[in-house]
Amino acid sequence: MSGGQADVAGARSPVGLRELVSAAVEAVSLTWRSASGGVTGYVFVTLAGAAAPIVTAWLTKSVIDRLATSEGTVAGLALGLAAAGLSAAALPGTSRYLRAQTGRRAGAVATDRLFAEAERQVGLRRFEDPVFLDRLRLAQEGAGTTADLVSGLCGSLHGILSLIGFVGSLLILSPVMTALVLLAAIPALVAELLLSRRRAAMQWDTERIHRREFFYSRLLTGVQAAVEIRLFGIGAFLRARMMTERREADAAESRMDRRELLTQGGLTVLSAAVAGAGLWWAIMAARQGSLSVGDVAMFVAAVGGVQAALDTLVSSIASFHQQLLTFSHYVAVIRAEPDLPSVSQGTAPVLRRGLELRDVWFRYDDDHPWVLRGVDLAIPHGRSVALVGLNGAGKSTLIKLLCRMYDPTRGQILWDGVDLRDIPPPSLRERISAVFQDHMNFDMSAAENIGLGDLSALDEPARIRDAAARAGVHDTLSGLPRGYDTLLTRMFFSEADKGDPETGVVLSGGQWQRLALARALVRDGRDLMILDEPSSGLDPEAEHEVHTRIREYRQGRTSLLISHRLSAVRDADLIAVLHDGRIAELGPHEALLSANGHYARLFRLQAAGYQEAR
Ligand SMILES: Nc1ncnc2c1ncn2[C@@H]1O[C@H](COP(=O)(O)OP(=O)(O)OP(=O)(O)O)[C@@H](O)[C@H]1O
Repeated sequence: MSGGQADVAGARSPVGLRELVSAAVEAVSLTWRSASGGVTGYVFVTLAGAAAPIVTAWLTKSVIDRLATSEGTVAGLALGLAAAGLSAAALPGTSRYLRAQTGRRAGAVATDRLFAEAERQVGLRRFEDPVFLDRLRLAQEGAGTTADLVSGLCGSLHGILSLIGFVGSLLILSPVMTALVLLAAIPALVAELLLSRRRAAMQWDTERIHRREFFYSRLLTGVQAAVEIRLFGIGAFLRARMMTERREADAAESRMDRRELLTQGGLTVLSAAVAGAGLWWAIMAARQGSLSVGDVAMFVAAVGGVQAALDTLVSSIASFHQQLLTFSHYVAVIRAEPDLPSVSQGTAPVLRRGLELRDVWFRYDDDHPWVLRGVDLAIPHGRSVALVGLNGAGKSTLIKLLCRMYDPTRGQILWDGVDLRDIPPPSLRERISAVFQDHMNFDMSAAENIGLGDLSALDEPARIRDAAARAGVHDTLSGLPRGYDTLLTRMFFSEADKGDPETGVVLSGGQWQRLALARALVRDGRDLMILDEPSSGLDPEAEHEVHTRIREYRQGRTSLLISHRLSAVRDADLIAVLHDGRIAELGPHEALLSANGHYARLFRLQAAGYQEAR
């Protein structure tokens, strides 16, 4: 496992204070950078929102006292009260609007950054690591909560300001009562923090359950598995599995909700008891004449205000804490070390001598068996090399190592004498074109499916048509309802198809394979062409045609072809047989036949199959 793995694998360890502070700083700076105007407005509205009830309480007290003593005018105070009421009514809506705007902007910036950072993982290891995948999902959730974090902070600010205002007011009337109300808030704060920590842990634990549930739901609703699900009658079976996952997650969430309900219920009773006792004391004091009627009104407002402020404060801190825990996954992903140590300077040299694998050993993980056990192989420049071997021999693995999706566990791969580890991966990949065995079928238009092989070709229809023609798929594509612009999916419509949703088409497996070949061919002029089973799904005629073209293409070019169809590899300059993790045989077709080894046996076996059929 590469060195950078540890930070992600340690995801179960509790998030420490340092990580929380660092996540908070990241959230605030990200939100500020993406929507400074919205944040400023939001803070201003928050401050005004905190001041309004305090001003209202003092104005009310003064009005009541003046009415009770018939001293002074109340018109100014009444106007003030009306203004305070008006702003109290207008502020929540404004605040919601600013929050939503800020949220959208910050969320978009955070999501873009998250995906850019995920792309920085140049190899495949992270995407095969379930811990990283769980973290990535939570990070996506975290990316959407940046503004919630800022609003949590503002909520806390609101709570603190209201608290200061009301505590000050309450202190004037009763220091004892003030202390009592404040003390009652301490258990609430501690309980809420513990609850939010527990909720974050529960969220982490249920993440893999949700991922499995999502996997089943996608199977059940996607077209890819639909035929087998129906034919084998496994829909109910898969649905039951999906629902089991769902129920497990629901049960964990319900347990958490019950715990919250009980804790918060207990805390509410405590607050109500303190408020009741305070009110009783205030009424008694007013009876004895030590408090005025206005004082009682002020007292009631202050106790309510302090409790509401404490409530806001406690729940803001708790939700801020919980969001911070989720956001810490975002921070962990964007700061994760790249899965492969890679240099950023330099470029891959133009291939003149060729590639060389020197004593390459590889296994997918420390506890996996060795796939390659000391492969020595030279792919000379300008020569076509074929790689053959039984299923699971490690042919595709070797190709992934050549493209540097992984690094060899031991040994070296040299590109014109330079270790692949000393070449920036994007520069290396710039020089390679490939058709992969498990190629992608993009739910996009035909032209895009080809043009993705070289983005500069997207604006050059002639290049796309030429590649399609060389892959033998031009006639098929030009016969589609919208030609090359036809969407190769029934999943969604293109803008142009809005009025005619019938134009999306589904290609056959062999047609898709030709398209993958066209995608590789549009990437002209690269130093190395990799062809991993480029014709396995083609009919015999098409296979013959494609191989004839590939043979022409490979003439004088550096290429590596993998195929189980040995008739297709016999023309290669060199054929390498991968067996038991090593290159067991190497040479041209005739030489390998004479050597009477694995290759000769496989070739004769396959040839005999065709002979028998005559
Ligand atoms: N991502 C992976 N993680 C763990 N093991 C893997 C992974 N990919 C492949 N393997 C294992 O590595 C071995 C070699 O697989 P590979 O796909 O390279 O074989 P192959 O020669 O291309 O086979 P085929 O002819 O069937 O395509 C197999 O035992 C396979 O189970």
